[in-house]
Amino acid sequence: MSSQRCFFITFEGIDGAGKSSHIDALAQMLRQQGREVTVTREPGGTPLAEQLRALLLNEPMDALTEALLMFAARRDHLRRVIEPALAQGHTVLCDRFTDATYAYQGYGRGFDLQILDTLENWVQASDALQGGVRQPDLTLWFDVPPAVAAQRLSQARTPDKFEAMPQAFFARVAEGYAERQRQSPQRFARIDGDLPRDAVWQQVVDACMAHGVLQRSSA
Ligand SMILES: Nc1ncnc2c1ncn2[C@@H]1O[C@H](COP(=O)(O)OP(=O)(O)O)[C@@H](O)[C@H]1O
Ligand SMILES: Cc1cn([C@H]2C[C@H](O)[C@@H](COP(=O)(O)OP(=O)(O)O)O2)c(=O)[nH]c1=O
Repeated sequence: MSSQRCFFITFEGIDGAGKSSHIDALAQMLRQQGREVTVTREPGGTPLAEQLRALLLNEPMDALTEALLMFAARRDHLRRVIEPALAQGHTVLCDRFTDATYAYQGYGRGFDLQILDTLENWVQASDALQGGVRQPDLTLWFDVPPAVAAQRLSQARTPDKFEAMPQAFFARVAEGYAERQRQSPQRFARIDGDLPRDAVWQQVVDACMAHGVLQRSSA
């Protein structure tokens, strides 16, 4: 087990914000600094949650069903992957977590935010925290204008159910992320994603240093 403090770090942003390529790069840098790292994603990260992901990304459903399945996948993921990895001293890098549910199901689809609060408190109750609610230590929020993200995605891949939503949906999702940042400013690091990739990466490194995740020497 590592003697260093381990961190639970999440990556967030609207589709096409450009977060994906930085997750593996950060994992590599952390490993070079001697950390054990678990890289995972939501929805997904366990066999059951990956099956739920396939449904969530492809099947039409109402917003309550969507929120419940997101949290069901999250519960399995927390119990089987995230909590055990943190207990072993790993730093966990997770591509999306509950901020995405607030942003997409809450702000994007207009689902009741108080019900999301209740689900968050139930699902993220952690034995390791004596029943306290597990939250990320750091959330890297890749903020890009919806028009920029749409332009990137149009050149990148066939859209899934969420990626096919109109720009107005992503404007609401972006507002959801901004609101979550206002509620937890210490946990969030806003990354300006509308810059060349190297400049985005430098902000990721700076934010990780500022939160004590990366050490200054080898970054
Ligand atoms: N800083 C950037 N500038 C321009 N294009 C980018 C940048 N970062 C990522 N991209 C491109 O945008 C698309 C979406 O990036 P991706 O990392 O898959 O986004 P996300 O995981 O946030 O949805 C990809 O084609 C990727 O190559
Ligand atoms: C975790 C989560 C994801 N999502 C959506 C956002 C994304 O459109 C989709 C999958 O996320 P993601 O894996 O980030 O997709 P990609 O790698 O293609 O960018 O699921 C929600 O709507 N709610 C959630 O709680």
